[in-house]
Amino acid sequence: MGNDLKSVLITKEEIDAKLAELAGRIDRDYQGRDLLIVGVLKGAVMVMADLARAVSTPVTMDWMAVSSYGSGTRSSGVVRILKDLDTDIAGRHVLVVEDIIDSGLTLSWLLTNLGSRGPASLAVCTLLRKPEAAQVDIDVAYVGFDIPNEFVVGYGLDFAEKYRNLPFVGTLAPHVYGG
Ligand SMILES: O=P(O)(O)OC[C@H]1O[C@H](OP(=O)(O)OP(=O)(O)O)[C@H](O)[C@@H]1O
Ligand code: HPA
Ligand SMILES: [Mg+2]
Repeated sequence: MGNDLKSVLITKEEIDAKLAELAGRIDRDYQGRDLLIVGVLKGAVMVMADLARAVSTPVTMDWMAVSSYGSGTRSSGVVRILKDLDTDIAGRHVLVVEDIIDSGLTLSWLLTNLGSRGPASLAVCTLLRKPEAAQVDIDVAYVGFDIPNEFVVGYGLDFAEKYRNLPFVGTLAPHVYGG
């Protein structure tokens, strides 16, 4: 496993510290409100689990599964709902939690979809964002790290379903791509 990685981009300690900081902001912003956090499967599982435990605000949690990447490293732009929410979000304060905003196509589609369901508010928290890869402009309230335009894995992020369980975010060695 170690040989497959080119470098560690963000350590576990840096992730923990950043999530604590974001959780503090979320606690202040949603004080006295009923907050529903929505994790986007599967990539956001780690961020959801750690962020939910870092906030003091009582939250309820729900999940959506959408996929635009399949097994490749490029977004197809075609988003499919694999699993919808169990919750009716009309009138609810909704915070969508993502592992990464790359092209932005997945989230852009998701925000339009969720926005049409009449939430009281709709905001986004993402651990990672690639500003150079953005194909659409998305207003993101909570961003952990802006990162270079390189394919990353770990902490929920996969390459062909592997590496999601790494406790840090790293970049892949070229031979892993099949080169
Ligand atoms: O900004 P974009 O270019 O749209 O890319 C970001 C999305 O792609 C990844 O999900 P993926 O579709 O690979 O599914 P997964 O979470 O199950 O890995 C990631 O978790 C984001 O949801
Ligand atoms: O850099 C990435 N790594 C893993 N999954 C992804 N989905 C979008 N961008 C990425
Ligand atoms: Mg993926």
